[in-house]
Amino acid sequence: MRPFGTPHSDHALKVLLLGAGELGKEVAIELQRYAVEVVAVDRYGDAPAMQVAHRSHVIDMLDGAALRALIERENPDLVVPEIEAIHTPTLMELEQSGVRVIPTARAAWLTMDREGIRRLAAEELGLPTSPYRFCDSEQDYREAVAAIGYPFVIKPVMSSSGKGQSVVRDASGLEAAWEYAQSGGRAGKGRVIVEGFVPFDYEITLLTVRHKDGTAFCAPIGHRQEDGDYRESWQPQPMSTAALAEAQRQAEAITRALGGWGVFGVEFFVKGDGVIFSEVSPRPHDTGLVTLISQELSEFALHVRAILGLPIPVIHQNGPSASCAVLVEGEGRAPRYHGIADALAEPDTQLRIFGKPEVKGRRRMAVTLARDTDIEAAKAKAIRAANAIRTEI
Ligand SMILES: Nc1ncnc2c1ncn2[C@@H]1O[C@H](COP(=O)(O)OP(=O)(O)OP(=O)(O)O)[C@@H](O)[C@H]1O
Ligand SMILES: NCC(=O)N[C@@H]1O[C@H](COP(=O)([O-])[O-])[C@@H](O)[C@H]1O
Ligand SMILES: [Mg+2]
Repeated sequence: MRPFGTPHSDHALKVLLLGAGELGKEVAIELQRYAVEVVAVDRYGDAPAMQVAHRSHVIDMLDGAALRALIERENPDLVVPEIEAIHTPTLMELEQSGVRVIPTARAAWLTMDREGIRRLAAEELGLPTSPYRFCDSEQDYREAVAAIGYPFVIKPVMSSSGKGQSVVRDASGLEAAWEYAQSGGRAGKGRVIVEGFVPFDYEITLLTVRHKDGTAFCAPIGHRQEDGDYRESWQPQPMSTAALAEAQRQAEAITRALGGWGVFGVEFFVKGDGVIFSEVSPRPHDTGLVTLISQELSEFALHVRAILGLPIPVIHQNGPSASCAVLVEGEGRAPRYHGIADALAEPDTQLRIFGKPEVKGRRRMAVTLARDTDIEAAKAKAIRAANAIRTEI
């Protein structure tokens, strides 16, 4: 990496963030600490990271021509994807002409939809996964269900935070799940994955950092999901030595195959000592928001260190901690938040309000963070803090 510079000068180190949500906001803040010039991009204005960036742009990131024009105009040192719904073939072309994409354009492309990453993990690397099939039509879907059986999970290939995802337990749910997968994804109608339901004891995100001196792991993060979206996460998740070693082995294999530098959120289902790979984000993970309180260097600080080619000699964990998502339901712009003082009344409690300008349906708008003597106490405290917040839209 060339010398660090001064924002708004001709030698500024410049990062273009593709996606400007709550995760990008924390990445932008960490970049600001090194006086990196931050340009935030998303599909709508006033997105969280735009509010702390030096500059922002609103474009359709699935439009290859628009994406290319913007990257060529801004000419950043690094392009940092923050969501998966990006026209990644354009990133691959630009990488050929010298643009640096985090962690790599190929990693962004393979993880932009569920098929690339699932085939790499299961078919090339031989990692254990749920049984799965990809389907383009309702006919394919019926055949997949006949092969995989109940219960199963259906997801649009391009979606996240559970959008368009359903668990189907019997034939009565078949039709509605197909319809929801067609309407709920981030890129409209199309291909879906049908996965056999994995009956796990618990699930984890293993934050894995590829940096200039090697690969480091954060303590495992446990989480609870509802409707495919995370509600609470905690760190450290207690695990057997064998299960942790196996998760680290698989995380090392999949992140090595993706390559590049940065934080990866590697998701696993765990049953006994058995570890099943679920998916990976080549960037900080929502369940990793807990590291804002549970680690001296959060996943966002670690991501920035790694992508800037800086050393990560140690990752300090601060003890049992938890996060709780604050979801808002309804329709309206510019919500107001009440009860913030109550939410922060207990010791070792923190809050991040993302500043999203609008709610339509259900949206994660904030997160509470708590530390305590054990995981259960930390979780209960984070939930109490979240429950103290009342939103008006
Ligand atoms: N095959 C499965 N068996 C059991 N549970 C599953 C399966 N697939 C998904 N889930 C449940 O749904 C959650 C969300 O699934 P997944 O991570 O694939 O969705 P996502 O939309 O990509 O989420 P995100 O982008 O927030 O990580 C999982 O964390 C898990 O709790
Ligand atoms: N599971 C992925 C995830 O949590 N991504 C985070 O949510 C934002 C989108 O939020 P929105 O849907 O409210 O705009 C993304 O920009 C990212 O920060
Ligand atoms: Mg997931």
